[in-house]
Amino acid sequence: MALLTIEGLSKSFYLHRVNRWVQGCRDISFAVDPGEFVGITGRSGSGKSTILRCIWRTNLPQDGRILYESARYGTLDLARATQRQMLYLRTCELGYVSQFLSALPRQTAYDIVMRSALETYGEERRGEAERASEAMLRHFDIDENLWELYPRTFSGGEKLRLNIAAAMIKRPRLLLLDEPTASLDNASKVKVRSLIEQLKAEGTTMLGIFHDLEFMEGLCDREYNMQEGAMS
Ligand SMILES: Nc1ncnc2c1ncn2[C@@H]1O[C@H](COP(=O)(O)OP(=O)(O)OP(=O)(O)O)[C@@H](O)[C@H]1O
Repeated sequence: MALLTIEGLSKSFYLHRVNRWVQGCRDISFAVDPGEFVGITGRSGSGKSTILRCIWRTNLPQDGRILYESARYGTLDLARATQRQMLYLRTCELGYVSQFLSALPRQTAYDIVMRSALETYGEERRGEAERASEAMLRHFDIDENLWELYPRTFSGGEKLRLNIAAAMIKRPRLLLLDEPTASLDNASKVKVRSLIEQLKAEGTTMLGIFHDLEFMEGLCDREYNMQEGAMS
């Protein structure tokens, strides 16, 4: 059974200032099986991120269903799930990684992963959360000298690895990757590629957007191309 089944998903944005609608994505349907890595490509503005934001529910779709097999709720339509259910899923079942780091000011790299770990383990299992955070930072090759630093000054590759460590400590059942390689140089892209291969080998189900078709070569189990809001 698919972990995620998207049926007829459409999202447009109404722009009050110019009094017109902009198409995000229209009539999108596809499925992602457990352990699969599905890639979405397409030109800038074709609606790729809109799909991911509908799954993460920062966008509320106008039409369609996003059926997700939740460990806690069973089959759940993310287009209609409650805020409370979405909050739980974002904390415990879904992961979202982009090239941007969403960190609070004066939070060290270690704090970022630890905050994520505490959401899963809870305050009462702080010791376990600490051990898991350290293991995760090492697992994703983040130099111990960086742990107590603020990631503002990190390289693109280091920020991304930190993002992935913070997302993966929750062991998400579905990881969403929104152009994680967009601003990286070639050497960092190669590292990200091996990181994705590693996540795949560990059985993580992933849905990822990538600009760079060369980067995708041989990496995805399936690939969809977006054109002006529609999928082919
Ligand atoms: N919040 C929003 N308000 C208005 N328009 C939006 C909003 N979000 C997206 N859009 C519009 O929807 C269309 C699709 O945007 P989306 O971000 O999904 O494209 P994309 O394929 O991910 O682009 P890129 O590769 O450049 O990130 C674009 O025309 C964009 O301007």
